[in-house]
Amino acid sequence: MVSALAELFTPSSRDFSVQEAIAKANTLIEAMGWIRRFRGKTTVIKLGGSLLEDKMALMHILLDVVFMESVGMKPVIVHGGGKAISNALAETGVEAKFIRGRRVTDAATLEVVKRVLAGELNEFLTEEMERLGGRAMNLSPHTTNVLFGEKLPTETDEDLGFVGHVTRVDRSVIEGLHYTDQVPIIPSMCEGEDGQLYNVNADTAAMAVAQSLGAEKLVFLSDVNGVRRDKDDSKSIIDSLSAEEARHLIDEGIIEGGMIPKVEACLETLGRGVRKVHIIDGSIRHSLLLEIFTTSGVGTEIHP
Ligand SMILES: Nc1ncnc2c1ncn2[C@@H]1O[C@H](COP(=O)(O)OP(=O)(O)O)[C@@H](O)[C@H]1O
Ligand SMILES: CC(=O)N[C@@H](CCC(=O)OP(=O)(O)O)C(=O)O
Repeated sequence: MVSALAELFTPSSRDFSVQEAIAKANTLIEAMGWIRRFRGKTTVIKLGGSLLEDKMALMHILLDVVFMESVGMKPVIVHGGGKAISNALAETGVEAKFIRGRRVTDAATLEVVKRVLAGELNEFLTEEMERLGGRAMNLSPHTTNVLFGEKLPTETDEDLGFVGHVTRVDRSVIEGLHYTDQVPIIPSMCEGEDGQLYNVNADTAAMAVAQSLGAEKLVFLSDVNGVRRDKDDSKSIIDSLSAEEARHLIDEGIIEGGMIPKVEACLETLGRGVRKVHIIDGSIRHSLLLEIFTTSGVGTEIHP
């Protein structure tokens, strides 16, 4: 009698698997509103070079992108590769030098940037996405270039060499790929009118692409959980940052190094057609989907 009662109140393993399936179905239903909201809209995803070193994290990010594309969103990947470039330079005995987060790029450095960023990394990302079941196309100066620009004018006397900024994006190629359900993968280099190639900070390249496409969202995936009051303390993350406060934090030196071009890119993007800009930690599993498909989101949102 006791064991018969216990059986009544103890769910069998079959009940559990049904409960699990119901929970999964609920998750899908919850996501429906977000999927509807972003279907047909462009999200530009900037992949930071620090993440490209973490193969597991990278695989999950690319899977998230494959998912986004599968549900009718239009993702565009713009990638950096700062660490890989610095490693390749170190192998040739050249020391990396940065001014306000931008690499000083002489002719020899430019050759390494072309090989590593526009070649190896760009091809690797495209192949990896295809391996995960997505359709991707690499748009680099070695294949089809879509970023055009000029040498970056600097405020000081210091010459950054072959460092450029993007002044025009060939939207038609990117939109054509979306039409055929392919994800464009773009390295951060641009071509000048005379055919000269320039090394572009990947944050500013992503910004230019997002502006040109009138993207709904621009997401910077980095190796930190967002902008922090103390860069070494993950608990000091700022969830929501106004443009004014961001400028103040740069002036105070609280935002420094590689975070400067990222935040500057956010500030320039806002108010120019891009509705939302976020900096999130790409090493957290599915952080991209969490950002897009949850109300609270993750990381730091920068607002006007
Ligand atoms: N206030 C800050 N909050 C968070 N990170 C900061 C801050 N100031 C500087 N950083 C640095 O910025 C780095 C992210 O920039 P970067 O190395 O260029 O990344 P990515 O390769 O993702 O573009 C972090 O790893 C961190 O060391
Ligand atoms: C001009 C300039 O600084 N270009 C960058 C391009 C790559 C980049 O920005 O990579 P991350 O996203 O990993 O920082 C560089 O040479 O490192």
